[in-house]
Amino acid sequence: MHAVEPLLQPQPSSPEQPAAWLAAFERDGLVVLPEYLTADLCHTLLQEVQQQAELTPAAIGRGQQRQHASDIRRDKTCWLDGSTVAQQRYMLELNTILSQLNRHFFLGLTGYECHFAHYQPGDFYRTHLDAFNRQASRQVTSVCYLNDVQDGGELVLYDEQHTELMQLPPRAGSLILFESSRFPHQVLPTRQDRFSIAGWFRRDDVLL
Ligand SMILES: O=C(O)CCC(=O)C(=O)O
Ligand SMILES: [Fe+2]
Repeated sequence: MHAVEPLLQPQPSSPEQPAAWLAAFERDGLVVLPEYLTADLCHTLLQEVQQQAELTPAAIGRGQQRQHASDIRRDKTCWLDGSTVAQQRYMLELNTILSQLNRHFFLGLTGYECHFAHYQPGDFYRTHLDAFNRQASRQVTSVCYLNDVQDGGELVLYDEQHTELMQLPPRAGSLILFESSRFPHQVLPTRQDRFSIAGWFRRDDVLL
């Protein structure tokens, strides 16, 4: 299976021109936005994750089922806390996307959470779903790549019948969005350091 071409041409991340990606997302439930981040912002976020001392082995499952499972995933992660200008800018951009998703699809999204992820050579994340049904709090997944990976580390997406849809080699600044409960996916073993920000648009019941 060879890598597919990006689905859309580069787009400015301004909220004034949302139409093309929203139409693609509506049709396919996923969309790839190459060069979504400016080179500047991408570079600063990359430096921040490279300097992070707090990256810890990622866990799987929630609550009592939560466990480290190095046979399933090997990345190290750290939640963005908005403590730098670059992180604030990133979260602002993604919150603009949240508003657009709500306005166009009435998703009722209530928040966005995201973490830096570092896959070192040999690291991978086996096939999984980010949410187990449409009622789960994680509704839409975002992955934004902070560096080019030339050797391994592709994101592979499957449809609901587990037919492979695409292999996406990480490219600095590109963003992918997909419905969290719909697309099984995996990260193939990387042979280079691979840095990204993975995030989830959530719909949580809010007590009014
Ligand atoms: O980094 C990627 O391409 C995907 C990561 C992922 O699937 C996850 O963190 O749930
Ligand atoms: Fe995932």
